Amino acid sequence: MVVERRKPISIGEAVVRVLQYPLQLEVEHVHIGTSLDRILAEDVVADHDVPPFDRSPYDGFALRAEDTRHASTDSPVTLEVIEEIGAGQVAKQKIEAGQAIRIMTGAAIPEGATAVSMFEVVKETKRDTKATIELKRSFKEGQNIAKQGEDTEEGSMLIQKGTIITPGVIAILSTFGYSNVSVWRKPRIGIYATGTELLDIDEPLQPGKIRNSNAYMIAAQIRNMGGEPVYLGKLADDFQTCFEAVKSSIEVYDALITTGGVSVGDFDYLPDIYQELGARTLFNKIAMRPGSVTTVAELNGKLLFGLSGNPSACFVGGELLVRPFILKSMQSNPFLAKTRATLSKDFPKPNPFTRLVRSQVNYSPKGVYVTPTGLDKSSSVTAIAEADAFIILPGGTRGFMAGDEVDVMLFSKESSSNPWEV
Ligand SMILES: Nc1nc2c(c(=O)[nH]1)N[C@H]1C(S)=C(S)[C@@H](COP(=O)(O)OP(=O)(O)OC[C@H]3O[C@@H](n4cnc5c(N)ncnc54)[C@H](O)[C@@H]3O)O[C@H]1N2
Ligand code: MOO
Ligand SMILES: [Mg+2]
Repeated sequence: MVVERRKPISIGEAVVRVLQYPLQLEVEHVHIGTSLDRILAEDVVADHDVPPFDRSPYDGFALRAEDTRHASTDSPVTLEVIEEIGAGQVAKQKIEAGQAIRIMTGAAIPEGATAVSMFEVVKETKRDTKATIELKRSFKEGQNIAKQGEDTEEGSMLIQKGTIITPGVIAILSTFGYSNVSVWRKPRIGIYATGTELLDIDEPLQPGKIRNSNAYMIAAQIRNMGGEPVYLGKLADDFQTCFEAVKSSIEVYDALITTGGVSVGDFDYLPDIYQELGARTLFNKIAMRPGSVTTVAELNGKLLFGLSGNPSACFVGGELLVRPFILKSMQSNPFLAKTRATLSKDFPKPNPFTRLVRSQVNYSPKGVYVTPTGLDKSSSVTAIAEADAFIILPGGTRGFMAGDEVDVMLFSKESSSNPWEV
């Protein structure tokens, strides 16, 4: 029997092929209170100035700067306090020469006022029965006035569609009255774990068997990417069972992920299933490790992600291919951000393919360091948990040493710029 020889393509090329099949997602509306982490489906443009009126940044007195022009320690100026306003109130009177209004932080600057003095620099006095203040210093026009529109002006583009809704975005949406927010529908991604060796996670170990960790891991990754994972169960390595499951579920879900069964083993049926379904294989080998056997096929415009069964390889396939596929469909930054860091310990292995080393980034006053976590094998499950980045070691290299500068890809930070060369 001749083992099939697969032609590896670059990671960049694999990403390009996957991105040719974006999901057609509808817009839905959610209450702002449940919008955290959703992806905005409309641009947010300021329809009014912020703040919408000139306001006081301090608790103090609104006054006319010109009235204080000659104020000094030796000759203080006295102003008559004609009214008091708190935030939310609007002064009834206009400030005329020699007058001031007691004003609290956030209150609208009264008509006629051109400056605000803080309580701390004012001496409150009384003249006859009138409340007065004494000022020993002058104020400039506009001093201590938070100007209308100083934060943002009407017409400014504030947030673009595709932005992930963070607490800060929620503050903007609230400011502009979005009680309901337009977000992209979450793509529903079906997930099957294949493998006769798989036990449900609540089952005790048995000889030759292991618990299914991939399904729950990839479901969590999908959730992190803004998708809606639907775990459909585990499948024994049986062609017909897997064929029927893949065929029926790809009709229902926006895309289907399977884990396992994509290599050249006797019970690796996914490649043949794609063929039998009439799906077009976009690639079945990527010049990366782990995850070289990651296979993606397209059927009626929908993608079938055949991720590797090896946990680290499955994780990599999810981050490098499924992530941009989902996020690009929502017009969001699809890639993980790439930066440079200093390798903290030797990594002498050769890298026939681009290697993605599960690693942890440490930010120290001396710089950014990166350390591989756990066993660097495709089969490793423990190396993923501590990792918050991949070190990217280019194919055709070997012998990276502590102190070398390396590329790293951060799990926590999305970017619009494609980190891969095509
Ligand atoms: N002759 C060759 N053998 C292999 C090659 C090759 O090129 N030639 N490639 C190797 C590489 S690289 C990888 S990666 C694996 C990929 O295997 P599959 O994607 O076909 O996955 P399986 O064979 O089904 O399983 C591999 C491994 O992962 C474990 N597994 C599977 N599913 C799960 C799960 N849901 N949770 C946890 N662990 C899982 C499974 O028990 C196997 O140990 O092929 C190499 N072989
Ligand atoms: O596909 Mo395997 O993960 O390259 O090790
Ligand atoms: Mg296999």
